[in-house]
Amino acid sequence: MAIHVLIEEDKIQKKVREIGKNITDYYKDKTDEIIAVCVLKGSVNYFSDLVKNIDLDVIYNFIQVSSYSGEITTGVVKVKSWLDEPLENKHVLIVEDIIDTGNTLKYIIKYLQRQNPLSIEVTSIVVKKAHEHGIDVKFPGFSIEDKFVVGYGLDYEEKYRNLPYIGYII
Ligand SMILES: O=P(O)(O)OC[C@H]1O[C@H](OP(=O)(O)OP(=O)(O)O)[C@H](O)[C@@H]1O
Ligand code: HPA
Repeated sequence: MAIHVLIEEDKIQKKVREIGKNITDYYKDKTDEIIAVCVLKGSVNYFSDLVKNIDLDVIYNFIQVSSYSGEITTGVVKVKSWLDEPLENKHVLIVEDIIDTGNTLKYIIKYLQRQNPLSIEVTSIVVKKAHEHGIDVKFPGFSIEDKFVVGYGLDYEEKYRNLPYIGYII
């Protein structure tokens, strides 16, 4: 299988630096500490690059959910592991690799809200344009067409996550 490169590594890294700066600027008058929630597995590459570009105290938290089988969403979000710290009175930033149908994020936001955080914002390195998910993505990366993409954390059947760029299989 070959991969067609859609977003090159240096473009991703430049975008991550910009988003990190926007996040720092957005929070710096509100708080000096945020809880960044990495949505495993796909967000691990973006999360790890992003936090290095945020000039605040960033407390890490990890959740693992999954709903895809190959290129198809099952529509059912399975929780494999969940938060290990309370979010009450904290500013929470959810870090996603991709928002496609929006099902995963809607599910996560619904459950995080129950913990009464001060705020919940979202960043995602890729957002697909096709779906009207209605989620306010405060810190978006790249807006892409409705094609199944891999790389930079994104997988097809668990492969291609370690590619440094984002592309699609041809
Ligand atoms: O907007 P949606 O249509 O819900 O799709 C987005 C979600 O799908 C992927 O996760 P996946 O279920 O493949 O698990 P993974 O992160 O372990 O690959 C991706 O990492 C997002 O969390
Ligand atoms: O396009 C995609 N690629 C990989 N994982 C995904 N999960 C939702 N959409 C995608």
